[in-house]
Amino acid sequence: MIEFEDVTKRYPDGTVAVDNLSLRIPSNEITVFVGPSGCGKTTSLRMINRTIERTSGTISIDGEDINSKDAVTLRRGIGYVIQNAGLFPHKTVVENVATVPKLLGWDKRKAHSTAMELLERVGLDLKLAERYPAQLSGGQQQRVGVARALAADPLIMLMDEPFSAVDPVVRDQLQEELLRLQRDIGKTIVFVTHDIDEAIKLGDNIAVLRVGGKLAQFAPPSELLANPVDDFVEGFIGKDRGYRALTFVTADELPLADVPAELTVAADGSPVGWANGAAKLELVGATFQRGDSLRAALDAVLTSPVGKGVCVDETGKAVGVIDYGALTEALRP
Ligand SMILES: Nc1ncnc2c1ncn2[C@@H]1O[C@H](COP(=O)(O)OP(=O)(O)OP(=O)(O)O)[C@@H](O)[C@H]1O
Repeated sequence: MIEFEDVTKRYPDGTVAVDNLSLRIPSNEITVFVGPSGCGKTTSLRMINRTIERTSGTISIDGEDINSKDAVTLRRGIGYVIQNAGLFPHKTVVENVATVPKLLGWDKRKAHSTAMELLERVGLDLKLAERYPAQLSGGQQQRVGVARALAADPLIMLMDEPFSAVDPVVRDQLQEELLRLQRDIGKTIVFVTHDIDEAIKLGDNIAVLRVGGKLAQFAPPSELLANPVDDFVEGFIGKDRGYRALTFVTADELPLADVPAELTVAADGSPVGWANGAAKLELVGATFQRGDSLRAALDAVLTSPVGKGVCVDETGKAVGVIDYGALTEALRP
């Protein structure tokens, strides 16, 4: 656990970037700092690896004050990923990733093979390993940045807007990859973003900060969406929070109706289309499964030509349908 106790950062010009912040960041989970520009997210993050020194208060990792060891030793145990990856331009991709292991005194061959394994793990095509960073796309560079941060197998990873500079499609892929990776590695990740959608997607916990580095709310995303503590948090989450909250409820309990005769299915039971009059068949639209979210079920209803969402099992066989009326009834709190 990383614990902030009454932490304040006052810059030399008098700016109070973080004011009396107290917060407990659980181990082996993703905690996201989110908030408007200038609210002190980056300052808070960088105080953890002491690239910014706090003015007062205490930060501890698993009960040990981070000031009890020297800053360089502390930083070697903490991975750090920033926007635009911050790679060394004159080192190849694999050399970038092997940098910290080499600093730690690993032999060259082991550092190299570990770097290659990590590049594979973050989903980089290994043909790119001998290229220089400038010869990679932004998304590929970010993957290398994540691999480099993981190279010394740190318990903690700090990520400062790592995916902000890439286009939305690549960003989405990088987010998915990070979640997949985290399922394997279970690091304590502290992630800074100004994007509430990114926070909701990635965070096990979200710390919403207001300007002055004051904690407005600390909660899992579902709790934040269901019970924002005040107008500031509610405004920051956005007006469509009810719709977003559907992501956190599964379709397990939805009352499905039997598959009706108008739904044409193939020999294997998968839905083909809705019969509409004579011989005309309209395509089904999106389908959902029991384990999916209510958001997926709503999407299936909204994209259906007849207002009925088709639920399928894991083999793709249609097992039931739900119409708009039954769905909205089920959505009522
Ligand atoms: N070196 C510095 N000297 C003086 N003030 C600073 C310094 N660095 C940051 N600040 C100020 O501290 C406040 C918090 O900055 P910080 O970068 O932590 O915010 P942030 O939430 O990460 O912002 P953004 O989302 O825009 O990156 C801001 O008012 C900023 O202008």
